Amino acid sequence: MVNKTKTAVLLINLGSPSAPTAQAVRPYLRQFLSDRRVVEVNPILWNLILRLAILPFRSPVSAKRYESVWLPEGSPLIVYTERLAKKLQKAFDEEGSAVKVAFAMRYGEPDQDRIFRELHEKEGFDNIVVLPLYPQYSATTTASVADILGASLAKMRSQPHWHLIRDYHDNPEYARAIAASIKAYWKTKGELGEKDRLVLSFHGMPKRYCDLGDPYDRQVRKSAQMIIDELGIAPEEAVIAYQSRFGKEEWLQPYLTPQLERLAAEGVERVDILCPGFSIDCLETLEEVSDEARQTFLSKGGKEYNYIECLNDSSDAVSLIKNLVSKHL
Ligand SMILES: C=CC1=C(C)c2cc3[nH]c(cc4nc(cc5[nH]c(cc1n2)c(C)c5CCC(=O)O)C(CCC(=O)O)=C4C)c(C)c3C=C
Ligand SMILES: [Fe+2]
Ligand SMILES: [Fe+2]
Repeated sequence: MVNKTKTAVLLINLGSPSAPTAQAVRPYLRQFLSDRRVVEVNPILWNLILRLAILPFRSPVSAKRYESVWLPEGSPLIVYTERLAKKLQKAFDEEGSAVKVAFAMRYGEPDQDRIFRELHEKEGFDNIVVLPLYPQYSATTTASVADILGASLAKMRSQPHWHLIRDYHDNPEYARAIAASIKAYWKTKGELGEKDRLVLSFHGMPKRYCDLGDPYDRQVRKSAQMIIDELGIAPEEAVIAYQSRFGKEEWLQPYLTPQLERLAAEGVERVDILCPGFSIDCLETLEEVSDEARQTFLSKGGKEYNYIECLNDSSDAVSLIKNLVSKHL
């Protein structure tokens, strides 16, 4: 069939190493942590620290963490992102829309720059909607995707029409989908009692970046409020936390570990936790939040810890993303 509209949707996620080994993690971390959007310090000094102190030590430690969540098909982040892309493709096909769905990663493979340029230069798509799979905008994630998009366009004489969806933190369908996944969980496990709490855990970042104008923390609070409103629970039944701190600098607070320790100390018995800032389950949700943080809460006296999965390739996720991108097709 001839594709008349030549429109493509490109889903972008963060990316993973090619294997859960120190040899594979090292180049991935080098690419990721050399991104000036991610680590904003003196580049000459940072390059030294990265090569001499971070990469040799963090690569084997990260590899072990990746190994604990790795699937037979590969990294969960990539496997589930691909499944989401395939289901989105099917949804467009079924309604007869001539839209191609592709996916790429900001770091590692499939490489964002290559995929974007192939879509236009090899496959002839002249309208490309790019959706970074981060509900909340951050310069460390979304702007970094935009940087590569700009670099790809800089290599083109004839550029496609393109659109970057900056964020969807306050999209009502997003809040409804997250709330629906929590409610579905409560249907099977029972609602929260007086001594129980819902924890919404978001990826952290240096506080300095937000002080300098990154709207991420504001968007996180707005998303959390919309999810709480959608659930119809009292504000004190839910707590926000920031996970995945890296380095010595102050990051956005409250941090997840002390937050869980505090809840346990205050006599909270059950915690239901999910990560609304992640579209797709990955190392940071499956290992850090579902596994490591569980040990923290239970070892401090908590009785029950329930990790609720990301939207991943659920029908709600497909519908949400289809509606997000359809406005730009
Ligand atoms: C060094 C600073 C980091 C900032 C700032 C940061 C922001 C940030 N990251 C995500 C989403 C993801 N991060 C993931 C892994 C990961 N993140 C950092 C560091 C920073 N992230 C590192 C070093 C790593 C790699 C693993 C490790 O060694 O700890 C992932 C998962 C990747 C996977 O393969 O599963 C995601 C997703 C967001 C949303 C964000 C800012 C808002
Ligand atoms: Fe837009
Ligand atoms: Fe991260």
